[in-house]
Amino acid sequence: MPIVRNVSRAVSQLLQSSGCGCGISIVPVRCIGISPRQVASDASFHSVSFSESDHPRVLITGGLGQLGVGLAKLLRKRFGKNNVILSDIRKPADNVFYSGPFIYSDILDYKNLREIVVNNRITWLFHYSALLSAVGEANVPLARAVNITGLHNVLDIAAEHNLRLFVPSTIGAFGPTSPRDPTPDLCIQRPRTIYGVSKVHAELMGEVRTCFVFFHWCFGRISLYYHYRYGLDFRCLRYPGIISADSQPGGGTTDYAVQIFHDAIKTGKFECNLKPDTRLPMMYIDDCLKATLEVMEAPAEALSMRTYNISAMSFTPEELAQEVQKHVPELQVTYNVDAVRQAIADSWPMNFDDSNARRDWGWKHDYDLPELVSTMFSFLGSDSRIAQAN
Ligand SMILES: NC(=O)C1=CN([C@@H]2O[C@H](COP(=O)(O)OP(=O)(O)OC[C@H]3O[C@@H](n4cnc5c(N)ncnc54)[C@H](O)[C@@H]3O)[C@@H](O)[C@H]2O)C=CC1
Ligand SMILES: CC(=O)[C@H](N)C(=O)O
Repeated sequence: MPIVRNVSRAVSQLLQSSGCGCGISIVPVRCIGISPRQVASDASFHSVSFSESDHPRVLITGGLGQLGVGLAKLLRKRFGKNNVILSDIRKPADNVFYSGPFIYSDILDYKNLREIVVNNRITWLFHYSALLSAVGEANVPLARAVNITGLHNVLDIAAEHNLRLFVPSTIGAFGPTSPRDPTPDLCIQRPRTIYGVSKVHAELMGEVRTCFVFFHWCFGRISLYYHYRYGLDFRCLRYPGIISADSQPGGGTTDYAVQIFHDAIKTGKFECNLKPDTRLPMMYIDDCLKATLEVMEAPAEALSMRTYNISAMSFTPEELAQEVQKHVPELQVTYNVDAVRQAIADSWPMNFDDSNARRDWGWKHDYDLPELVSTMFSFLGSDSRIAQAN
């Protein structure tokens, strides 16, 4: 096993150079172990650039939610329709089913997920399955299973098959004791929802699982070494609340910011379940998906971290309503606060500091609040209504 010997040699060299004299233990990994056995010792670990015939083979889990179909569309444009497989446990609508490969996959079924990855020669995995903040609080055992056990399955399979893995995190990974205005990448994270707890767990597991050798005293340095040299290529963005026109949100605290558009057009009345002055970071879906592709394509050496905040705008329901009223002046907004969602929102960041993403891999958003609102209305086809209003 020359590669294993090389690993051992590299480890002992590192240990000597670090001078920490720390103990070693093996991180248990399900099945056949991870990348060191599968990677040539002279392999290049710089970011891969793909030729026409050498695109990544992509699997998206939980792909029928608010974000997955849009992500598939973007990735198919870039890598070819048949190189991007959407999966979920729900039945796809006709237009989704006929737009490219779709497969049933329950992330709690480890063997089935592994079979899909193997049979389809998957190289990149976008792990979107989750229960969001509000539905998670309503069903904690299910949220724990999907968001934590499901993630473990995905991590094991990704490590075993050398996948590049994207797992989204969220503003919900912070809590009331985090600095909220602005919230930096690295700060105290003590969320008070099962959703937030599971996302902090995902952030940490993704980084920790990148190494197969665990050093008690110099963990950070060694894990980074193994990450680049042999390990799982884990990438994670903390998304703000995402606003989209052609897909419905799946039960989160920020859902009001999508619903207001539909109600403005349909009834001209909107009942908001958060207080008018609740400030939260938000983003238009195109920016979110653009960032996701960009961080996956970023050269590994550009990434000084593996989990980044990304940000675009931040507003309150009152501010959003005012902007919406520029398009639908007759919109009436009332407030009927949902105590669970309000408590969650009050513990989340008000503004997100994404300076590391901007510096490391050139993240830049395109949509601020006015562009977001006019884009939503042009997408939802409210032109006639706006004309009437004017
Ligand atoms: N939409 C947003 O505002 C934000 C989303 N995110 C993250 O982005 C990811 C995607 O979010 P959305 O599309 O909005 O979520 P969503 O709730 O709309 O969709 C999640 C999907 O996961 C699927 N799912 C549930 N259990 C499953 C299982 N056992 N196996 C396979 N699939 C299962 C559901 O059927 C659903 O289609 C999630 O991880 C979420 O935490 C993070 C921050 C903001
Ligand atoms: C911000 C999120 O993660 C999501 N939209 C939610 O509100 O739960």
